[in-house]
Amino acid sequence: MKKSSILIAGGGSTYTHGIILMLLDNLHRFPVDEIKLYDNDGPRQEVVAKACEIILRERSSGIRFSYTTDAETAFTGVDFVMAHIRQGKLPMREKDEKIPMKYGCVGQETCGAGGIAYGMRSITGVLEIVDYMTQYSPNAWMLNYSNPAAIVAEATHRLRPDARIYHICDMPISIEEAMARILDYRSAADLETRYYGLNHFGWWSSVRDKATGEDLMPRLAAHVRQFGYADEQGEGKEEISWNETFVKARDSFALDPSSFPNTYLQYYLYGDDMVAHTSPDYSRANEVMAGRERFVFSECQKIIDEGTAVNTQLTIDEHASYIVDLAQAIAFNTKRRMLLIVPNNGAISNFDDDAMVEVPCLVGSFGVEPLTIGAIPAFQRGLLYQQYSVEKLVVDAWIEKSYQKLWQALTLSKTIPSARVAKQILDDLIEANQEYWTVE
Ligand SMILES: NC(=O)c1ccc[n+]([C@@H]2O[C@H](COP(=O)([O-])OP(=O)(O)OC[C@H]3O[C@@H](n4cnc5c(N)ncnc54)[C@H](O)[C@@H]3O)[C@@H](O)[C@H]2O)c1
Ligand SMILES: O=P(O)(O)OC[C@H]1O[C@H](O[C@H]2[C@H](O)[C@@H](O)[C@@H](O)O[C@@H]2CO)[C@H](O)[C@@H](O)[C@@H]1O
Ligand SMILES: [Mn+2]
Repeated sequence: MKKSSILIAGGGSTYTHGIILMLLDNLHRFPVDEIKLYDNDGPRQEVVAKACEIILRERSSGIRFSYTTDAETAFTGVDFVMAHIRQGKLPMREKDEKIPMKYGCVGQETCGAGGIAYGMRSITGVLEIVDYMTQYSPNAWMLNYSNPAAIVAEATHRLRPDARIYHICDMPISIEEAMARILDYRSAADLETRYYGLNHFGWWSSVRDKATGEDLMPRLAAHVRQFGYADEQGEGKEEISWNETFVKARDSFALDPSSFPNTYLQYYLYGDDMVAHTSPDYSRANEVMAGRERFVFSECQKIIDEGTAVNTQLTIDEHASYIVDLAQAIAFNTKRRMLLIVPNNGAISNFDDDAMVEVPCLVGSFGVEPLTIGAIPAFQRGLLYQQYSVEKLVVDAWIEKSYQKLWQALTLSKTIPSARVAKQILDDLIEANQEYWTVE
């Protein structure tokens, strides 16, 4: 089998080690002969890279490893770019989350005003690495995880229509694993589902037993109605905020018991509850800084200090297997059925062809084939049009550096009550993001 050369863009990410461990765990189905890391923050990346170098030395046979901040060195001679950059890193995420909260609005990484500000930063960063890949490895594929995936996907579709890039998200995978647990299946691999929407803004319209075709929606509905995606003890996710999110899914489900909601819909359907239950002084970004980021970097430093990863607590990341599935499908034409964010082109028959929608696709070496979803209900269609219009206006605002368009995008968001509040938030976000984007 052909061996692939992998570049991880955003090498200093808290997920880099998880992807590398997942690649090592899957060499039988996706052989790799080189892994490179690239980041625009050398010192940050170096901590992760030096630890990963030791892991690879101890656990792999012959995989070449290097890391760099030089784009040409990084992007030359690669087959896949696995991209998970965070433009502005967690300190900017903290501002994305806290500024809207000052005005009583949802403050979140990828949703509402925070997601819009993050999207304005990310478009610049992702276009930059897409252009590097096209310049130095024109036949490579970019598997993009960088958020906010909906806005990034809309921007690359419009501004780099020929780019070899797929956008993916692990939230549906995570929820489908919860569905499998609820239904007493071994894993989500035993389910066959149909899902549609925008990234972080979608619904399941079908959940079946993959082997028998049995409709599992009635059984699932009986549980979700009471417990959401948590178990009957209200448990399911390690971290409290994630567990609350999984429980809250029952309230989004109540709006339409014929479809199962993505957990992110809580921010749009119950923004008031989200604001009431979020501290304006300690947001999710603070939890991640104190949690995942501190853990990963201390574990990396320990590996470096000890000169070995034998005792490390670092493990494979849940979402990394998805990345390997996708890379394998492209490399070996497996026609794997996966959720991707792709141009609608009629998959959802009563929605814009040009929208970047998250739907099941058959993935092979010669492109992807989205499955047809057909017409969606009026409730979901209305919500999707509003959100899709927000995301298009953000890309318009980035292209035109337009204050007006960004104000319209914020005003149109379901998470913001009025144009006056939208303007207050916008002016604060402009101040906070001067280093990354400007509008006139
Ligand atoms: N698609 C999904 O479902 C999914 C799941 C998890 C995380 N993510 C996304 O993955 C990304 C990484 O998450 P994290 O928490 O590990 O972030 P992180 O802040 O820990 O790491 C991000 C890295 O990207 C680097 N970076 C930022 N801008 C860059 C640029 N222009 N060029 C090169 N490197 C750049 C930073 O220096 C940093 O080292 C985020 O965008 C996050 O939202 C997406
Ligand atoms: O608040 P964070 O940084 O922990 O998570 C934000 C990301 O949340 C989703 O990814 C989750 C995944 O769904 C969850 O089950 C677990 O694997 O953690 C992942 C990352 O923390 C979402 O899909 C991403 O887009 C968010 O960035
Ligand atoms: Mn996601």
